[in-house]
Amino acid sequence: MNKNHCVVIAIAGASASGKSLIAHTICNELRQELGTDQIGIISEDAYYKDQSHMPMEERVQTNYDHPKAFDHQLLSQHIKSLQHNQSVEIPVYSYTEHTRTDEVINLTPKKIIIIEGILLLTDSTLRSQIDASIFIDTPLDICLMRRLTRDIMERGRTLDSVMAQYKKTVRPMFLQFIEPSKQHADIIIPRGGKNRIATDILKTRIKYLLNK
Ligand SMILES: Nc1ncnc2c1ncn2[C@@H]1O[C@H](COP(=O)(O)OP(=O)(O)O)[C@@H](O)[C@H]1O
Ligand SMILES: Nc1ccn([C@@H]2O[C@H](COP(=O)(O)O)[C@@H](O)[C@H]2O)c(=O)n1
Repeated sequence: MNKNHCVVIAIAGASASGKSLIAHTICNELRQELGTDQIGIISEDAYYKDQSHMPMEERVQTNYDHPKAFDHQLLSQHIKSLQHNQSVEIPVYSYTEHTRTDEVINLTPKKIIIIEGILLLTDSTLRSQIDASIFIDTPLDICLMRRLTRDIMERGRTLDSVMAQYKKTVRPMFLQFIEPSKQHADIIIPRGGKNRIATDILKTRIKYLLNK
């Protein structure tokens, strides 16, 4: 298999730090400006392990902020396929069911692939496949406020469940795994998804890569 010039950009950082917002802002603005469909986005969350064999009471107990919760091997295989010009079928994850759905999304090869997720930079195999890595460095209290709103509005959670999960796993795993993975980033972006200067710098770099 011949490797083509698919550039893989990783955006990591705490939950609700703004990873998804910055990835989609860059992608949408470049699609509008350049009329190109040569940029694809993959969320690490799509690679949470399937738990359909487990009862719901067990699924809610899973530590979703530990690297073991993810099938990073499948993500790595998919990156490899895209880099070799092959389409992949990305799982569709349900935060309310805490498992994969029966659906998949077909992603065709792109010139630029942006992957966003909390634990991307903790995995040495993934790191070796990534061409540029970005860490969104938003203060944890801001992330918690954003997560509370998002999880209650969009992920079917209660205030109490978000707070309990934050205390039990989200914060400790951030300190144990995510924060130390910042050392592997090429660029650290303060504040998050609405940092306009950082967004423009990344767009400029991606435009350069698209024209290469
Ligand atoms: N700079 C920002 N200012 C205000 N709200 C933001 C900002 N960045 C992200 N958000 C909001 O916070 C929530 C989490 O952002 P998101 O990009 O989904 O985070 P992540 O992908 O890191 O989990 C979303 O509702 C998003 O719209
Ligand atoms: N069933 C699940 C799966 C994941 N989570 C939380 O999602 C966070 C990662 O996604 P972001 O979009 O916020 O980066 C992670 O912190 C998990 O705790 C969940 O609550 N339930």
